Amino acid sequence: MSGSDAETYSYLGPAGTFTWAALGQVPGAAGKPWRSVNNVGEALDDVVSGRSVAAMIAIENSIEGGVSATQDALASIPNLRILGEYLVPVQFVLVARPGTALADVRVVSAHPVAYAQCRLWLERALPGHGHIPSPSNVAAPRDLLESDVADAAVAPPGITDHFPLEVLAEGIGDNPNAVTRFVLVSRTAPVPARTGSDKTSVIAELPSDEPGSLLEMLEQFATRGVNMSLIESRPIGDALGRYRFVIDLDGHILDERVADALLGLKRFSPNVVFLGSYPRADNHRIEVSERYGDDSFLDARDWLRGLISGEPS
Ligand SMILES: O=C(O)C(=O)C[C@]1(C(=O)O)C=C[C@@H](O)C=C1
Repeated sequence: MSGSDAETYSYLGPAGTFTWAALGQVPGAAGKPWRSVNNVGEALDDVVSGRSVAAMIAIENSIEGGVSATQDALASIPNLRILGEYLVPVQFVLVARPGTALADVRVVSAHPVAYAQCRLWLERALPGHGHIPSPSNVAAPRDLLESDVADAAVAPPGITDHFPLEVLAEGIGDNPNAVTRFVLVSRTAPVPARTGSDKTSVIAELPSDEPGSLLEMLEQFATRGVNMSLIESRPIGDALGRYRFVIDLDGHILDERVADALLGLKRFSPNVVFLGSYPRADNHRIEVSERYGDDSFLDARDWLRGLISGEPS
């Protein structure tokens, strides 16, 4: 690995994508080399191989839910860590080569997650149109200038500053408040310090064929007062009906209640992937009742030690 590779950040490009905007929020990435890649797999491959120090990847959209390619890659590639999360509001425009009218559009090129977020508008405005999937929201409009397989493309606002295209319609997203959550991922690294507004991400499998095992997994968190802000299932892929769970917890691995819940999860689950504890993008402070605060866990442990050593209880 050369010195400059160790400073490179990978992102889904070209410049102007929402992923690029998310990377722009990372103070440490300013002034460092950025590498544009074509998909999440390539971005994480850069991290694993050491070609890049970190990669920005989309993980969740407020309309479409979890980005499955990202969740599956994080579950299967070992030794990755999430360093931080970043939120980007996502709005879309429809663009075309100059001279194209909305009535001329038969085929629309779009990133699949972007297409899903504009589906209602597209069905209404362009009934019967075809969809060509594109690697990103900037690749779609850029490729309109290189090939005529699509008549129009879904793109981020401001795209016409970069390419000689015309806007056919603005605000085509079905939900004007849509937000995508991105995570910055590196190779395994020590967890950052607690901020009091933290999130912990894990992926866990259930022991197979045991009744009540999902409930038992959820109890690991419930009995320690740990709130889950996300739980989604994804197929493991080895047989029908086998799923893993992608889970975000309120709190940091250095919070006693979270650490205790993770120990319970580790004892219970045949496969736990710890993805990291990192500051929340919304700065929301996690409040827990006294019963689940650090002191409560430490006092209980002291009490146990005292019992063992024969102190009066
Ligand atoms: O194409 C882009 O602009 C991206 O950054 C990718 C991506 C995604 O992968 O979900 C990001 C945000 C939008 O929700 C749609 C597409």
